This record gives sequence, structure tokens and C-alpha cells, in this order.
Amino acid sequence: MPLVMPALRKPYTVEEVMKHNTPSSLWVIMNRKVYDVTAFHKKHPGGPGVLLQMGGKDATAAAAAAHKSILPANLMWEFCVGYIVRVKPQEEEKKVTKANSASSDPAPKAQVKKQKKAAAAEEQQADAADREKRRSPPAFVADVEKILSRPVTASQMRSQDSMEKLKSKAQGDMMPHSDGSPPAEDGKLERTFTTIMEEMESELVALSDEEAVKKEPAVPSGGLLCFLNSGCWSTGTTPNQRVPVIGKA
Ligand code: HEM
Repeated sequence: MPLVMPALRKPYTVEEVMKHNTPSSLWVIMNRKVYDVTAFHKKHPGGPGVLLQMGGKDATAAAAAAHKSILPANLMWEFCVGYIVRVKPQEEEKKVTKANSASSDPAPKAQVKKQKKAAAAEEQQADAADREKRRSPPAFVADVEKILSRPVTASQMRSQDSMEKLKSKAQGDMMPHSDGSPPAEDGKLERTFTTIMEEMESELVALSDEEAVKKEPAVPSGGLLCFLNSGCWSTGTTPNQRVPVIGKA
């Protein structure tokens, strides 16, 4: 039965082992392992004296020189209580913690946090303003006005006409409606971009299935295109079965 079960063997520094150099507590180091020979030293075939002499020290070289053969593994296993480390793990941990706490001044940390927060708030504000600008129709109208007020070249004259149309489209609802309904309040747009888009979408004529089939190009008679169109790929249908959906039904 070992003095200490292998899983429970502990790390020791040389300094710690040095303290175990008396007949009541006798430890030796061999091949970076720590052996407790307190009980064994009295039964040692080579005599207790040699072990007492080597108590608390590294006896690797002495033992290798003294023994005729390799020491019995069972005995070595039985007396082993730990292994040598340069620094104890918990001391290492303490050192790291101490170093960390020494370097971490709370003032700069708080300052960095504050700066990060301010930068995030600033970014959010800029984002919101940008979103607002993009959404607002008056801003769009102002942009159009700006473009129109720029000096134009002869080649640009033609496009100015279309810009005017664009402007009047955006402002269209400030004018009396063709159906006689009153215009929107001064400066306010009745139609938003969303409603304009909806109107445009409703103007799209939905193709009937028959029309869609008619418009589908004929399948070429051979080659790669024929293979691709033959329905051997992702859709799993022949081209004539793939009817495009355009606009609202
Ligand atoms: C855990 C530690 C040790 C164990 C288990 C151990 C075990 C033994 C055993 C089994 C023998 C008799 C067989 C042999 O000679 O190989 C022996 C002999 C001897 N051991 Fe150790 N030993 C230990 C440490 C040491 C140390 C540290 C020294 C010191 C220098 C030492 C010095 C000797 C000597 C001088 C002999 C007599 C050799 C002879 O008569 O030819 N032993 N030891």
C-alpha cells in the first residue's frame, strides 16, 4: 500500500523537501520525485545512515552510484509522496493575480468604459439622424431643389426637364388633385414613398399562366442549355412548368 495514492501526490519545491531531514520525517529526492523514507530508513539494506545523510536532499546521483541494480519499483512506488516543482501552482496563481491587480488601476478602467459608452451613444445618435434623413420626403425634395439649382451644361438641359418632373412628382400632392380633391396642407406630403411604391405595384399587370407559358423561350434542341433546361437541376421542373409570378394576382 503506497503512502500516498498516485492521484493524490503533491507538488513540492526543493525548499519544502529540505525541511524533512530528521528521523521523524525523512524525505529524499530522486529523479525529481519525492520519497518519504521515514519508516523505511531503519530497514534499508544499505543501512539507515546513508538515508539519514541524504535526508532532505537530492539523492539521485548517490543512489544511482550506490545501488548495484535498479531499485525495486514496488518500493519506489510505495514511498513516493510527490514531485518537484519550481514554483507551487497556487503561488503562481497568486503572483498572476497580484500582477494583474497592480497593473489594473481602477481610474483608467472607468475612464475607458466611459469613453466607450460615449462613443456608442454618439454612433447611435448619428445612425438615428441618418435614418430620419433617409425617411423624410421633405429632405428628398430639398435634395432635388439643390440639384436643380446647380449650373447646368447644354447636355444637362435635357435631363433638367426630367428632374423638374421628378420634383413635381414628389411634391405632386401639394397641387390640387385631378379628381378635384383638395391638396395636402402646405409643406406636408400626403403620399409617402411607401404609398407611391404601393401604387406603382398595383399598376403592374399580373400575367396569366397561359401568357407566361407563351412568353417562355423555346427549349433549344441540344447541348448544355438543353440539359440545364431539361429540369435535371434544382427546380426539378421543366421550364414550361416554371411560371413567373409578377405583380399581384
Ligand atoms: C527510496 C529509496 C531507496 C530504496 C527503496 C533503496 C533500496 C535499496 C535496496 C533494495 C537495496 C539492496 C539491493 C541493492 O543494493 O540494490 C539497497 C542497498 C543500498 N542502498 Fe539503497 N535504497 C534507497 C535509497 C538509497 C539512498 C538514497 C542511498 C544513498 C546513497 C542508498 C544507498 C544504498 C547502499 C549503499 C546500499 C548497499 C549496496 C550494497 O550493499 O552493495 N540507498 N537499497
